[in-house]
Amino acid sequence: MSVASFRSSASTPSLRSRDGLLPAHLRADNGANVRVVVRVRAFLPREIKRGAECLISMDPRTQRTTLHVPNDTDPANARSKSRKVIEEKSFTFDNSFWSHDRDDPQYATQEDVYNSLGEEFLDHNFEGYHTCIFAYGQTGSGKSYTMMGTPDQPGLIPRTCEDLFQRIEAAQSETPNISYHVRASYFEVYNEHVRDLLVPAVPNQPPYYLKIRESPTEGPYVKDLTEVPVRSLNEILRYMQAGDANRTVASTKMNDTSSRSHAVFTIMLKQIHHDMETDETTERSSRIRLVDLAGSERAKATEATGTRLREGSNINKSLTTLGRVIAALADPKHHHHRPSGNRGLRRDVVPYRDSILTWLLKDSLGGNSKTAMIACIAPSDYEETLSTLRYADQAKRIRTRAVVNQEDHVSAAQRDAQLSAMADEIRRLQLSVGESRRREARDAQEAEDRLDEYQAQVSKMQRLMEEQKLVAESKIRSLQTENEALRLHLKLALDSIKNPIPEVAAAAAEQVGGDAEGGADDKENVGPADEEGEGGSRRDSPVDEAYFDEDDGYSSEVYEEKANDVQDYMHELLKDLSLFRRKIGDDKDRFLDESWPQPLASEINV
Ligand SMILES: Nc1ncnc2c1ncn2[C@@H]1O[C@H](COP(=O)(O)OP(=O)(O)OP(=O)(O)O)[C@@H](O)[C@H]1O
Repeated sequence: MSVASFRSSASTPSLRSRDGLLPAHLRADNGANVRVVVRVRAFLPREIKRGAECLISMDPRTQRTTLHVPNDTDPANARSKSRKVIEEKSFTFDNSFWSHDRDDPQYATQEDVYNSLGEEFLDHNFEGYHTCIFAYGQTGSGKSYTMMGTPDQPGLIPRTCEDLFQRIEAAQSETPNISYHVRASYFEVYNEHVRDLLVPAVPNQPPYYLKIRESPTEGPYVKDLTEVPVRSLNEILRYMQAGDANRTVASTKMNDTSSRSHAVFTIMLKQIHHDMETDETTERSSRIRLVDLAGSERAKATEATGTRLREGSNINKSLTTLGRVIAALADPKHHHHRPSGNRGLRRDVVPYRDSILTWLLKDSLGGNSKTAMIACIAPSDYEETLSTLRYADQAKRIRTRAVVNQEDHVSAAQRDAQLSAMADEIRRLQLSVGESRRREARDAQEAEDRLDEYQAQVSKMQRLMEEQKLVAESKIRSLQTENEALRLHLKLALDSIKNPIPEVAAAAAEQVGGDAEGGADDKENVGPADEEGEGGSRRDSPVDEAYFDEDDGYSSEVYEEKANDVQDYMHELLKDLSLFRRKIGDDKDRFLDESWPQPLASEINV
């Protein structure tokens, strides 16, 4: 299983890059607008059959997209003709991808879309920013094709995965000091229910829905959502495909259509840089959210622009609410700075909590995230395309404030303290869960909350321990590399003591070679060493330099002195080696320490 190969010109910013050195409060961007791009697809066979006309044109120079007035021949646009005003409309977006006509030199391939959007967003992830890319558009406009693609034409999600692991591999071969921890989850929101796509549906059983919780530090999250650690591209592609298959099977079984469900694929990337000298770590975490939204045609154009709201159970609530959230966030009033003392007085007017999708994407839409919207449009549907373009035009005005999620200079002792504090907290919660149980269902909600908190802490600790393991692995890798280098150094030094190269013989050999190659007339190639003439000394190698005596070749006195130097140097190397050995020993002890809190396996099933 592999993704069609593509060339990425991006580099992996190091954890010590410019951003990482700035104090935390300076690591926020000053707010950036949601990046909005539009993509038009090719005709489908049924459109060709009915003689549909293409109503879209795009100017690659200005990135302007124009929606033209349909003629009378296409019955699909008859309804739009009955509108009072029907006119040509133009919008400018950050990118306009022309994927309508393959023979056109402007045709935007899957690779083009990745290169101009996905790659940059992955750069941001390595810098420590959360990102979100979501595809919006009516059913059949190309959302799934853009996000997931086909085996021959992989879309943004598999390309992001491939680039991610390519970059990780490249970075790891460059330095052993950074360890990477990748986790993935995949869920869908259907009719205001969340389903875990990484858990196979059980035949003849009703689907299992997950709950949403909000943590003061992490924001809204899906409780009990499967988050799998992934170590390779193949592994993540397998999860992605399994999730997709799960989605399809489940929907046919429920006689559902995919266009009414929103699929959210999330990758969590953690980079831990370990400084060998100080034994401190710097950690960057970022979240990559890739969202394939439900078909938008059920939310009416008027709702999308926020002018007339129509709510009802028959409408996809999450999509309708998304329209209202976008309208609220795009409203200039939302950007007015509130006086700091006044926070409590005005209620937040953005209705995130009115639907599951907007609640879960709260951060991506209006908070700590760099966000992009891909508006997918069909080539010959005036009404729906106008609605999508207006929606997209509104999204352009949304500003988010992304910050680099980084923890600096965490010492080994701090990491240990963090773990043992967490273990204490888990024990405390365990007791209080037991206590609530004894008090029976007197306060069931309280007991449930405690249990949630307890479980969340346990999984956090589990993650921390996994990360600790990765840091230890990276330390061992660094030490091995260093050890290898020292060994080589030592070997070279010993060899040069045992077998000093006689300088005269070497010089004579070179002289013969030089005459044969260049000849005496070749004056242009005469270098400073050659200018010293026959028998002139060359000081290319420090080893030669160390034992060569100007007057009478090798002097035993100088030899002895240099041998002592080399011996001292070797002692230093050996000292370093034993220091490294001690460091590994310490780490090993810490991990094998019997007294280390191990509540996970035994205590998780309270
Ligand atoms: N850029 C494109 N080039 C070629 N074919 C495309 C392109 N975009 C979409 N298609 C084709 O159009 C059809 C509909 O696309 P797709 O399934 O991606 O739509 P969708 O918006 O995800 O629909 P739904 O809302 O039902 O999930 C598919 O057959 C797909 O292969």
